[in-house]
Amino acid sequence: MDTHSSHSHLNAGNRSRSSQSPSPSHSASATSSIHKRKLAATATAAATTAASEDHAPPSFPPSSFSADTRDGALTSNDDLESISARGADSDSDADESEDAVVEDDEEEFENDSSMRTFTAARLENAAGGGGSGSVRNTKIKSEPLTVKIESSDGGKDGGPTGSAAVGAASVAVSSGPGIAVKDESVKIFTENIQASGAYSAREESLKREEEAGRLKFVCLSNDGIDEHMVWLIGLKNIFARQLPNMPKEYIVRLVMDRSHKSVMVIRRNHVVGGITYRPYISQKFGEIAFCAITADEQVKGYGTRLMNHLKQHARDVDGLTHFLTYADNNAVGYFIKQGFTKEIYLDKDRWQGYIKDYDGGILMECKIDPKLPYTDLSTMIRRQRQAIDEKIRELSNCQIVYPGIDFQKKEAGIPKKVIKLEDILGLKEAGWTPDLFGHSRFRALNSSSDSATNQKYWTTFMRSLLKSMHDHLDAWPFKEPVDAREVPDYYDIIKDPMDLKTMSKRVESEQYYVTFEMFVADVKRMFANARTYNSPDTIYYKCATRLEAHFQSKVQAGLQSGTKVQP
Ligand SMILES: CC(=O)SCCNC(=O)CCNC(=O)[C@H](O)C(C)(C)COP(=O)(O)OP(=O)(O)OC[C@H]1O[C@@H](n2cnc3c(N)ncnc32)[C@H](O)[C@@H]1OP(=O)(O)O
Repeated sequence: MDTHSSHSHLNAGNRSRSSQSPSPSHSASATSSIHKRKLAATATAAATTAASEDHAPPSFPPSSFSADTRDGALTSNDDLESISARGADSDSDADESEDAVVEDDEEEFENDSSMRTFTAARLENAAGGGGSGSVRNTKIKSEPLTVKIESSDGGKDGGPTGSAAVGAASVAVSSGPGIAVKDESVKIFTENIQASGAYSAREESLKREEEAGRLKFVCLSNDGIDEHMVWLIGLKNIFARQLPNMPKEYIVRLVMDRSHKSVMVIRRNHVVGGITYRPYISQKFGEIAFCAITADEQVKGYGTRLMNHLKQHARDVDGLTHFLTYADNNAVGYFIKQGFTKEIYLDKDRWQGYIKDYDGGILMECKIDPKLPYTDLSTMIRRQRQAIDEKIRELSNCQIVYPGIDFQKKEAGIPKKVIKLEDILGLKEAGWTPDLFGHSRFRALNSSSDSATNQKYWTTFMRSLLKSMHDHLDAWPFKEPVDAREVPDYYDIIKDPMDLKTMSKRVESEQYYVTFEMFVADVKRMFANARTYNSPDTIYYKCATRLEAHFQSKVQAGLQSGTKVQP
């Protein structure tokens, strides 16, 4: 036993235990030694691959969005005023008139130069889209909300900047999943499959809401239709609230700009949130200008579903392959979860000059997959999960759970009753056979010896090793378990204690040590504990080192002689 006080001035006498008095040859040093606790850290560590199948969806119906305002023109100020006059979505800032919004904004951002730059950049872009031609290779030197275009190389993106303003933006209501799960495919799947992760659960629940008609996703732009304008104003108000660093005038101009489109979540005729983006059709990418969900509906999955609808629409209707956005620092995490990266892989020629650099955010990119059923990812994930589960069940019985084994133990970790391996439910079914037992049992003395002979030999060997250690002069600290009353913090430090008496019980049970290695591991643990708790200058540490050397020599001699061990 490796006794070892946590009290730095506690001597061996204070720790005396009747069964463990130091031998005379050690008592002097034991009594005088100051046991400094050595807080050596000990740690253990424990350590799926899942096959996946190609579940590319079958032919995929185009997005249910039909809006396409790729040739829209910038909304005039008259338009904005008339929109303001109509009022806003009651769910958001219904009381804010547009004029008031603009006034607030001007005051608020008067001295913010970085925002000025950004604002100017965005506005210039919008202005370009409104009919002034290209924005490519333009440089901005601007005052707040005033854009000076120094040069232009002519319209590169004919679509949004073209002169023909397609005023009427169309509207479409998302009609549900892009991929249908066939009934028969569901049937083959087992019932107790793990339902889904949080992502799928949220997506499925929102999809059900859509199917029940309680929720809809629309894509539209400024088309003058009253209901749409009310929704756009509602969205504008959400952006104004959720993007406080963004000038409100700028928000309203982009949301109402006919070259921009907005995908919105509508619940009970109220806007819950949305994404305003500008598709650059000729360049096949879109720039997300704003993205927000109303405050009390965030982190419920709307943002994800919205993005999925956006991707599906942008791919199937606009023909886009990528999205770019300047993400606010605090929204980078959300965009990463939507598949955006900070690395921009899109060829610079396709986007440079179309969107402007600015300091207020991080440019991020998302590649739109040509096949993924974005509005029904949860079904795809569920089907893949089910297919993998089916495959695993074909290959194994791991889904069968048997009743547990009664592992009640007596003292020293010895089982109360002997459990035969054959009696362990599921073991044979998992492929176990009695001959597999050999590798973990005591090594055979020779090829002719039976297992009873082997076991007898090893038990005798372990017994003799224990006796040899027990009789050694340095054994006194290790004969009994450490008494926590004498060494109060011992078990705080040593989580896996060991001593000669416990090992002796384990040997005599003839059940515990099913391999000789287990016995050696206990011995090593006992000495390691002594060296962990005690510092090298202590008697305990030294006893451990000497007794361990003695043990090793005895093991070596015993193994070499093959049959008997001299204590
Ligand atoms: C270009 C721009 O407009 S940048 C500005 C973006 N907008 C904002 O920052 C406005 C304030 N925030 C919001 O309006 C919303 O929180 C949004 C739009 C960012 C996200 O919409 P939500 O409906 O909340 O997202 P949703 O519930 O789908 O969450 C998707 C995941 O993103 C995480 N997430 C949501 N917002 C953030 C965030 N700001 N930062 C890090 N992670 C986020 C969620 O925890 C969730 O993670 P999980 O799937 O591991 O559980």
